[in-house]
Amino acid sequence: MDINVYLPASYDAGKIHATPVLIYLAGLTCSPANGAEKAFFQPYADKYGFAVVYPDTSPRGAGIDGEDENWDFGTGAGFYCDATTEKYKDHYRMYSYINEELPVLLAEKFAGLDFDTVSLTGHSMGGYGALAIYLKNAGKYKSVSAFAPISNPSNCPWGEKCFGGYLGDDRAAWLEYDPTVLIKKYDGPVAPILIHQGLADAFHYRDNQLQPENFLKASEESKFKGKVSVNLVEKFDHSYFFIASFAKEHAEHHAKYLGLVGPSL
Ligand SMILES: N[C@@H](CCC(=O)N[C@@H](CSC=O)C(=O)NCC(=O)O)C(=O)O
Repeated sequence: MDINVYLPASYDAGKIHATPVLIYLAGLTCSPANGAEKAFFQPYADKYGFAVVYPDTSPRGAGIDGEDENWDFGTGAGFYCDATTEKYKDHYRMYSYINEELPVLLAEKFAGLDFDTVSLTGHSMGGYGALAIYLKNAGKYKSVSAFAPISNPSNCPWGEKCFGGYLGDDRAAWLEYDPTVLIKKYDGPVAPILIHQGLADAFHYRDNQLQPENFLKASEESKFKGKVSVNLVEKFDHSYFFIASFAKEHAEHHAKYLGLVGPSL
């Protein structure tokens, strides 16, 4: 697996555990390059002083029969869960990779990074991943945001395909990763959740893959009541132009909860 890491201008390897981290989880078909090249978090990382980690979206070349046959399952579509099906359980463990394995590996390599001060963001499949990982680990991450997230994956075609393939037919297992279910069970510290959704996004309005309204509704029955903002933005589709257009707001949001700006900013 590959990875991109952006170290801000203020990064100093000698200042042990001084630089907070924003993890950006990309969507279906993506590699670590998509976010690094097209989301444009880097100027804001420099401004506020956080690093940006861009992981891959699945194992690569695991050698599993059929893993390269679809763009929305297998390679490039690890779906940020730990597979339990016989075929995928040894390699497709993206939840543990992001939540446990990767921070340890990166902390060894970059001593200046502070993996106790981490926030999550992501796009589409990665937006779902960011929300799920945040909500499954109460208090571990400082904040979460998402761009056009797959908000209710146990209830949409992409989620049904990936959860079915990685977790099997027992839908109860799928719910353990579904942000719209997880938010109601969450019992930890609450930071406001920031979401942007384009009103010209065909994956939402044509294909019903995203459903941020379900997540918002569920949040009203949770500790996050009044703390989830779903910003519907006219004319934007699902592309990286959309992400780049609102990266500034998301960076500002995370900088605040990563402790990099005072409450007045
Ligand atoms: N190949 C597909 C489209 C795949 C696509 O749009 N992927 C999105 C993420 S979708 C949800 O996770 C993406 O970010 N693509 C990379 C990019 O740089 O735009 C098709 O043919 O429809």
